[in-house]
Amino acid sequence: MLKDKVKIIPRQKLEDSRGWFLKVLTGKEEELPPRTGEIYITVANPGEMKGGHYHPKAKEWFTLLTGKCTLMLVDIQTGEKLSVDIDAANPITVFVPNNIAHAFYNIQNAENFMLLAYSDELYDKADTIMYSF
Ligand SMILES: Cc1cn([C@H]2C[C@H](O)[C@@H](COP(=O)(O)OP(=O)(O)O[C@H]3O[C@H](C)C(=O)[C@H](O)[C@H]3O)O2)c(=O)[nH]c1=O
Repeated sequence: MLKDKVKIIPRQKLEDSRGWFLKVLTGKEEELPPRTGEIYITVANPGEMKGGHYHPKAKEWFTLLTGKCTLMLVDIQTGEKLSVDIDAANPITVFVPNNIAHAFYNIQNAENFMLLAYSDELYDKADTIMYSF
């Protein structure tokens, strides 16, 4: 039966005052290859920021799906800074290596932004170090 082949996996949207967060692929789905990462969507309300930290281990790839944001990047080893303005109307994927602090600011007053992310490591709270921008 087809219904026994496909899987419908319940997911949980985590909401807070900044917006919401949804894990799309946890990396623990049993059909995945042995070494995989995870996929999530994070949404920021107008004026809010997502991220604001760096990961000693995880590398991430980010694609803005809707809205606009300013991505602030700091190389925590050298202190070098970079700012990237992103508009979902002109799609790009940004690769952020480990040890690069990253913060996505929703500078718009009216619109949420929706960001899709792939992390090559499964979630580990100890791998997220807050960084003051
Ligand atoms: C990452 C993660 C988070 N959570 C919980 C913890 C919080 O209660 C809530 C939101 O997490 P966080 O504050 O880390 O969410 P964002 O600020 O949107 O950050 C996320 O998006 C930015 C752009 C990043 O760079 C982060 O790596 C990524 O965590 O989900 C979980 O339960 N499981 C998880 O795997």
